[in-house]
Amino acid sequence: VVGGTDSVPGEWPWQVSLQVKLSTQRHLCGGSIISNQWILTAAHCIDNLENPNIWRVYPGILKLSEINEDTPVFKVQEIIIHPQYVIAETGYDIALMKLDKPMNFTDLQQPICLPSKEETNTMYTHCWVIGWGYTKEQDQVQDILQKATIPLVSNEECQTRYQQDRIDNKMICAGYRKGGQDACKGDSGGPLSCKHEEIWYVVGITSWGEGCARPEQPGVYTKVAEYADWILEKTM
Ligand SMILES: COC(=O)Nc1ccc2c(c1)CCCCCCC[C@H](NC(=O)/C=C/c1cc(Cl)ccc1-n1cnnn1)c1nc-2c(Cl)[nH]1
Repeated sequence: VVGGTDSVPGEWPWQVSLQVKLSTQRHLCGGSIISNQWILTAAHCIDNLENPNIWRVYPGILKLSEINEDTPVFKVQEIIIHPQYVIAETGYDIALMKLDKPMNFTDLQQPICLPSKEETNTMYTHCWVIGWGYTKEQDQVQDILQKATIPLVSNEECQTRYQQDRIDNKMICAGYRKGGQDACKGDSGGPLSCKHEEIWYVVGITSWGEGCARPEQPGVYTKVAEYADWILEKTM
């Protein structure tokens, strides 16, 4: 996250670090807890990593340095990628991971609500991007989970900022005209979390953008409300 600040324990209990264990293990993407056995993330995180057995899911952590052999970790039983996904820029950038066993909810790990498809026109005014990603375009993964509040941008304005791409109604954009705060490398798959009438919703999934926090280049997120039926069909 560019232009963010450190989160505090329990502030984003639905945020997970999705890690891959090959010869070494490392953070790859963010994800959101949406039930005791399902994680919501971006399909592009799974590119060429479709084998569920290489993934490790870490809930309830604030610092990546907290992770060691004794840290509670979940394995992945199943990965479901949206069938129409090709690349992030053309949308359908959404995937589900089924944990190998149900998770116990605590103050530090619990689910975020899914927006219902009727809420596709709710104007969210209190949205946050969260992640352990870079704080500038050439950087490294951060130890402490970062947070930044970002205003939503209309799809019309977002389309004018991305003339080479089609910003469709299953995408949602967020950013400041002057830039300065945004998601960045390592944040993708994580939630754009918005508080509405005292309840938090995963309104977006961090997907793509032209650089990080550049003026007039908002972040593009998968609009989760548009996939409510798909998520329920796959997870119920
Ligand atoms: C020590 O461990 C590490 O360093 N891990 C580790 C650290 C970092 C990465 C990996 C591993 C690779 C993940 C591959 C799949 C994911 C590949 C794409 C992914 N994109 C993003 O996270 C955000 C994109 C993004 C999203 C919005 Cl909304 C706005 C602007 C954005 N950016 C535009 N330019 N940069 N960001 C990414 N993630 C990383 C890179 Cl490198 N790029």
